[in-house]
Amino acid sequence: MAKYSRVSESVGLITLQNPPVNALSAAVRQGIVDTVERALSDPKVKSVVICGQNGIFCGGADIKEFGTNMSGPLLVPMIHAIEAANKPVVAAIEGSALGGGLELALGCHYRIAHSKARLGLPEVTLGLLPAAGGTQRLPRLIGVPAALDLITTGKPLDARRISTYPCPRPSDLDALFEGVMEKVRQSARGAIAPVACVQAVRAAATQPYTQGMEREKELMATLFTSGQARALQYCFFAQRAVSRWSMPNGARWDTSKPRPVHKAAVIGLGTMGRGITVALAQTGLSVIAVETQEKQLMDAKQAVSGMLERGARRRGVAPALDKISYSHDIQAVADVDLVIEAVFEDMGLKKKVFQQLASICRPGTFLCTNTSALDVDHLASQTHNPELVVGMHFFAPAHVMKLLEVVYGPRSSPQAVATAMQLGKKMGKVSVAVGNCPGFVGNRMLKPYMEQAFFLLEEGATPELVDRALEEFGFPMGVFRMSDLSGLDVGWRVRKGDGLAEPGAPSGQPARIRQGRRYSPLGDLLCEQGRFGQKTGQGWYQYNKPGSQVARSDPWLHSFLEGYRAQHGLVARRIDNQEVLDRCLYALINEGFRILEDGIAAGPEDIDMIYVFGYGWPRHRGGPMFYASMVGLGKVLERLEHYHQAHPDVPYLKPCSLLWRLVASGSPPLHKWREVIRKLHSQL
Ligand SMILES: C[C@H](O)[C@H](C)C(=O)SCCNC(=O)CCNC(=O)[C@H](O)C(C)(C)COP(=O)([O-])OP(=O)([O-])OC[C@H]1O[C@@H](n2cnc3c(N)ncnc32)[C@H](O)[C@@H]1OP(=O)([O-])[O-]
Repeated sequence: MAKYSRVSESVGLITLQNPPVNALSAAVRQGIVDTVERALSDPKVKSVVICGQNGIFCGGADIKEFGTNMSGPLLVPMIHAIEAANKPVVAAIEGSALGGGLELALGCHYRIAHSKARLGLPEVTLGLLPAAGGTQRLPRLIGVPAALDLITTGKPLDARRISTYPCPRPSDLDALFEGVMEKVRQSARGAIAPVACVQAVRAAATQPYTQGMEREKELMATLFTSGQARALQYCFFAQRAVSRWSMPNGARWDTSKPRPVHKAAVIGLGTMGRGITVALAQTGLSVIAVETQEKQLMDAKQAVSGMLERGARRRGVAPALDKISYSHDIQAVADVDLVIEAVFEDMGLKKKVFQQLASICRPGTFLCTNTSALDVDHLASQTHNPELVVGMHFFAPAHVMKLLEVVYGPRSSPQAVATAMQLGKKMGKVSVAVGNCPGFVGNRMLKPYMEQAFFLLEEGATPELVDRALEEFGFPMGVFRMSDLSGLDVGWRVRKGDGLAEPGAPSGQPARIRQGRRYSPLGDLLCEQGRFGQKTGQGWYQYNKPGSQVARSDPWLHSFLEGYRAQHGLVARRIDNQEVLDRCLYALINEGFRILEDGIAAGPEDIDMIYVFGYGWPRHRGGPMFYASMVGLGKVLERLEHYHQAHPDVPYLKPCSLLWRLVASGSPPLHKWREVIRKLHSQL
């Protein structure tokens, strides 16, 4: 796990060997201790070089060891021994030196790195802090401000005994740390690791090294066993696990061969089509962007070029403008490998496009739809080869948001899924393969979540109270601020399509009942008054002018709610944060269990990554299903049952059978749920 060799007679070379990233497992740490002792005791050796096998220095501590009974030498004394060595030790860095890997390099007397090497202390993204001296040595090497910025964000960045260096002290130290701590607390939204990182670096700037190391150790101890660290480490592995997808028919990621895509097309250049065009062009693909309306085509060309140029400036590369050709004629897509349809969310229009594509494109062309909820298989039936049709559901803005739901219908081929998943990865997306049902996974779970928020308004809550509870939980935006941002008319159009929202006074059926279940027309009523949110300057909140993003409480809305409650004989009651969280989150989680039960998602990790990367679920809480496992499935079941009894006319609150079955089987840990689901499916 660490190989020792002698090069040019007097240099002891130590090579870390633990593929794929030379993580500092117990065996590697032992190997380093042994080979360092061997090099220092070898009289012929005048200097020592530490490097990593396979072009990577070291990806840090072995995260897979966390939470287990860790054995082997500790990192801190190991690194101290290197720093105290009486021969110069040099870290030769290629690829990545991250976390404990960089801390190992900081313990060396010199560091030499390949120009493309990435060095960083990403511990904070795992709910931890650099706990092998990183918070004490890095400030001594690059100064407090730069060290703070690096350690609290975990960003990659581009020494004799660094621990003996004095730590450069900015003159306005207290003001600096107060300012950074304020910024960190705001962006962390409840995450504890970034705050601890600031506290550790402050120790480096204000205390001698030994005390600083004690402070680092003390702070790490508070993080290492925290629920947030477990949640963040779960996300680290879950993000990689979703690429190992499977389908109910047994097709899998490792038995399905993707077809290379060299040329793609996007049909429809509205907001989503433009973002998708940018995302495709940035991967180096040739893209044909098609928009039948001449003016929209011109506007799109300008908008796409601007997005490409801004993105290229940020990344310091040339904009891929020449990768895109524009056309108002759909015939232009005749010889592409894959088409993504992104026209207006109307089934009639989409069907027409798919019929055209089926007759224009050459055989074997994959036909994908960016629909956010419509039936992918119904669109597939408009073509001669439904096996070539999948959904590629992007999230706005499509060139920024990392989530991509790849939606397979019952006839989608494994190769179509594999090709879309690989294309998503090439675009830098977290691609998740999901089954075809209304709303797929993300939007399907959003429905009960928003429904509960509306019901809470009817029962006495305000948009501010609901949003504050959800934002204190860690969401970047509560459900009503999010609704104002995306536009109330989006949901209104869907509800009208489902025959739920009726203009004006509902014909016959009571205003608050639809299809035999409780229904809140609040959103419809606001839309009928033209209150679509930010775009109209009024929605659940008010704005200085249309397009402004600063939400302000709206007295009109509060009196409207009072009038609505009076009209429907509803008596407002006090609603606390816990009820908001319980009803919104557990209704969402319950739908997640139904999705697992239906086989629409293969495992809880798929659902969690969809919510972390597509819906702002706070990463330090792991995702809805991980959160349910941390709260305790019995508690979730009890709360759902309680609210189901209180609201029997709300089917979404009825605990689903998979949740009952999991609790009945002793609430197994999340990584064992797939076994229970497999057994459930085998009995169906
Ligand atoms: C004391 C000290 O202060 C503290 C306490 C710490 O040090 S805490 C630890 C701090 N270190 C990190 O946070 C770095 C995390 N890793 C990465 O950022 C990336 O991995 C990479 C290094 C930039 C390579 O990216 P990649 O795209 O080439 O490959 P990959 O797909 O990501 O990873 C390839 C495979 O390696 C696995 N892997 C990667 N890093 C690992 C690690 N540190 N420990 C264990 N496994 C790891 C990963 O799960 C995947 O496994 P599988 O899915 O194939 O089974």
